[in-house]
Amino acid sequence: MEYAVTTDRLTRVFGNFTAVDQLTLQIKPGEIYGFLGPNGSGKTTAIRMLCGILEPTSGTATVLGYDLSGETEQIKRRIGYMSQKFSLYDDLTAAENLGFYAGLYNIPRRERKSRVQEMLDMAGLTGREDELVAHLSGGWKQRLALGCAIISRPAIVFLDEPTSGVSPTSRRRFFNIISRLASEGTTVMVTTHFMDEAEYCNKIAFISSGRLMAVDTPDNLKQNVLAGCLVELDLPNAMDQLENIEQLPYVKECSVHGLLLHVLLEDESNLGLLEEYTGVPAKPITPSLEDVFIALANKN
Ligand SMILES: Nc1ncnc2c1ncn2[C@@H]1O[C@H](COP(=O)(O)OP(=O)(O)OP(=O)(O)O)[C@@H](O)[C@H]1O
Repeated sequence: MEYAVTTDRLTRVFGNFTAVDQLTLQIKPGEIYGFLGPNGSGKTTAIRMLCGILEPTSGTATVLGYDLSGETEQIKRRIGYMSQKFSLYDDLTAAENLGFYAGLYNIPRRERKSRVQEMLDMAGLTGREDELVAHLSGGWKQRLALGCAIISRPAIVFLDEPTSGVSPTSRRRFFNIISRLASEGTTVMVTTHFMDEAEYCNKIAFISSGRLMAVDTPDNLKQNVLAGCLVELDLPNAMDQLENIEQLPYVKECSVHGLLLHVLLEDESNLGLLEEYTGVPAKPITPSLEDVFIALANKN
């Protein structure tokens, strides 16, 4: 199979609002494919279509070689899906939740115990298997939800903002597990608002207002998306200056990054003008994914 997922002009309309607009993409087996975009840009809608739980309005798609029109049952049986609200049962223990999903996926009874143990190990939950989910903290619940989503060893797993609301350490740990899964051949499609997580992805697709704005490796996006020269300014009262700098004719974009300002100039020759205007040095920098994200979101 050349691609784990293909879509061709996949579209979903709600009333007269187009949530996903002619989305065309390909995901290779074993890839960690990041899906980035502002709130409401259509990421969840696209994933719900690919999981076979929301019907497209038009366009086509295949998941693991099965067609979204007419083969959704085959697709549902072969994928893992972790939604924004982890579908866990609070009044069951960690092991019972896994056992429940093992049954749901029709894993043969004789294999269930070892599969549950495998997921507990993967999620680092050994020793906590008998705790009620209600008593587990966010990071544990998140890894348990991942265990439930992949207990059937799906060839592809769709993760919709799996790390919202968990600590940085848990997020790091979660992505280490994701990287391991992918290195073993599982395809991972994941939405996130965290740029450090996006760095783990082999490919990033950026969508805005339902439309695909760019797709590439994180490095290529950083090198190619921003046309112009990006500089960093250490300016006192950066916030107060933002609007004035944005108005300058040679400035394409200006945004705050911690205490610093990032300014995208038309080209390098404007550097001196900016320094003269602000009175502080303008240091050319390599764009971060956040810079790319802001530039693409503003394009629409
Ligand atoms: N069932 C629905 N009926 C009407 N509108 C909907 C429905 N589902 C989603 N939408 C709208 O479609 C748009 C895209 O929503 P979606 O949840 O796909 O975005 P998202 O990129 O996942 O956002 P977020 O990052 O906030 O999760 C939003 O404006 C949303 O209100």
